[in-house]
Amino acid sequence: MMPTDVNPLVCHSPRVTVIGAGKVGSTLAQRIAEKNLADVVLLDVVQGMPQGLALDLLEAKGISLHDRRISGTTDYADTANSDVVVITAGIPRKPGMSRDDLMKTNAKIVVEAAKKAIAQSPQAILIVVTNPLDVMTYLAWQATDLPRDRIMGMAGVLDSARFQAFIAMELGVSVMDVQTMVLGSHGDLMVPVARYATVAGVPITELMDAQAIDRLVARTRNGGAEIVELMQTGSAYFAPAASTCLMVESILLNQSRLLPVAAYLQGEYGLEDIFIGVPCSLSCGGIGKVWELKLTDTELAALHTSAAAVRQNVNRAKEMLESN
Ligand SMILES: NC(=O)C1=CN([C@@H]2O[C@H](COP(=O)(O)OP(=O)(O)OC[C@H]3O[C@@H](n4cnc5c(N)ncnc54)[C@H](O)[C@@H]3O)[C@@H](O)[C@H]2O)C=CC1
Ligand SMILES: O=C([O-])CC(=O)C(=O)O
Repeated sequence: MMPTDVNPLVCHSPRVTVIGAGKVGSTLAQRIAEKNLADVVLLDVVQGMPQGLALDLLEAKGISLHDRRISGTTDYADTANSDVVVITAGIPRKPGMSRDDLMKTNAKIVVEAAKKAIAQSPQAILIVVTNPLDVMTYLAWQATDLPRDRIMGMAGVLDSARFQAFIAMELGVSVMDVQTMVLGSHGDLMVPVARYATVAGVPITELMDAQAIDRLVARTRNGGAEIVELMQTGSAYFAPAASTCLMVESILLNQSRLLPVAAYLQGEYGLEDIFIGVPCSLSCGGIGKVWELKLTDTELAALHTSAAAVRQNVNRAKEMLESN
């Protein structure tokens, strides 16, 4: 018998839709369910694939010990009333390609996915993962007209995690004691801010020489490509899925984690009408606040150079979409 006096607050089970059930999407779905954060709907264009993955994840529930509902679909109607939508749909790069080479194919996919998903879940918070990240997030925002607190891109968390891992390996310390902040675009022009990287509160500038820092910064900038070259068949997905999950968690648990995300800027850092990686606090409403860190002239110039490249690519992407 159905209860007649259901308390919607108690009975609301958060729901996350992941669009694109490929490497990043399916790994993210697994993390969200196994961390017991939300029910998950996996959507893909390939009939049977998201349904099969959802069934596979569901059959592991008794072992991973959670009771989250997991479903797979090709129909956006099944994603209705999601609290968070994550777009991972699109092609990954192959060796020798830059993320920008994915723009033409992925622009159409992301625009369509964003429109259809938000039509079903107008109150959702949208996180874009598809590359080239900063450009795709801008296009998704244009396609949906979401307020800026409810749309963002995932990249800075991943780039910061890589920088964090490389610093820990270099110094032979626990990664848990390392804090990093990578700003700017998700590409060769990203801005790992060495001054704000610390080990147990000690700036890394006190712990290693400038040459070592430059080497780790360069490896961070090349982090995605390093994995693409090694794998030969696609790009990274464990760390990207973990990074996206951290953002989803901060939103669903209203944690206000201070994380670098691609956010829409309206004058912060002297930048306007652009999505680019900056520190933001993420809570149940999405982006609670864009934090303006004090940057040196060199760091700010690097952020502006990064933004100029994103802006150029946004204009190219808009032209591509218009000419189709
Ligand atoms: N922002 C970041 O830091 C990162 C971004 N990425 C990007 O994420 C994207 C996905 O990467 P992977 O999962 O490794 O690729 P993948 O090829 O494993 O999965 C992509 C999935 O998207 C699906 N898809 C294609 N068109 C679709 C549509 N119109 N609607 C729904 N689904 C559609 C495909 O069928 C496929 O299952 C790539 O663009 C990649 O570059 C990957 C890692 C990190
Ligand atoms: O490198 C790629 O194409 C995928 C990605 O964005 C990353 O791993 O950082």
